[in-house]
Amino acid sequence: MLELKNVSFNAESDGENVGIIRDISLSVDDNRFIVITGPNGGGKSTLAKLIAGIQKLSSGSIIFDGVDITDKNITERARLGIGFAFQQPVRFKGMTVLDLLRIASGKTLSISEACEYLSEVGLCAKDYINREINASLSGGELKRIEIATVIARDVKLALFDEPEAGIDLWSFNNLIRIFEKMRSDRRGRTIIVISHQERILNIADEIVVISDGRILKQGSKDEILPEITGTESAVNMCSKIQ
Ligand SMILES: Nc1ncnc2c1ncn2[C@@H]1O[C@H](COP(=O)(O)OP(=O)(O)OP(=O)(O)O)[C@@H](O)[C@H]1O
Repeated sequence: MLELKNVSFNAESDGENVGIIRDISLSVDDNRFIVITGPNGGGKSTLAKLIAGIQKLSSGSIIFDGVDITDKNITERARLGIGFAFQQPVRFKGMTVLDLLRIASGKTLSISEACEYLSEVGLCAKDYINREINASLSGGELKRIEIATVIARDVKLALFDEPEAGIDLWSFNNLIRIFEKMRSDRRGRTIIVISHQERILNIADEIVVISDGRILKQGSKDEILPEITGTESAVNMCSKIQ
């Protein structure tokens, strides 16, 4: 279980100390698929970074599986089973997809195991396993490889920040399938996705709407989705219900 207790994050902006995250308390049970949404600049990415340990809290605490992780760094949190999917995988010259999956899994991964992870994200393993991670891979391919590394790490909590950003409709349709599969095959894993996309909101167990650094709404998909969707995108509707 993940528990945020009175979490705040302040930052300097134009010489002023502003509240980016303001006193957020949130409990996420195991085995849940949570989507965090809300208007641009509301604080969603910052919240994900606070959970992953990329940013340090100004006040409050974060408890993960009964352990206070507030003062633990990103590596320590990763060891406890928290995985954060970056917009793009980290690139090192000469590193292949197989190398990256082996590093992510933290164990001696056989080629067939690595291929299984690639298949899970819809990539034909034999075409990709020995490819170097460089600019020759498309945005959609990179995104799927990044998701495969999170699956390979077998994390207890997987955080995805706007996985749909920068990919075409075809890749987006594949991405939805990957998330639907992750949802049906959670094996105790909790998945938190930050997204504006109605199709991703639609597979959530629970939706949390963040606006102006606070939780504006929170509840089951059936409760929240009708309030924030309609003819316009969720993000616009979220702005209207402030
Ligand atoms: N370290 C920082 N210093 C100053 N301002 C920051 C810092 N981090 C975030 N902000 C500001 O806090 C606000 C929230 O940013 P954040 O990226 O968390 O929003 P978001 O909800 O993820 O937005 P989007 O939907 O556009 O991705 C923004 O106005 C951003 O400019």
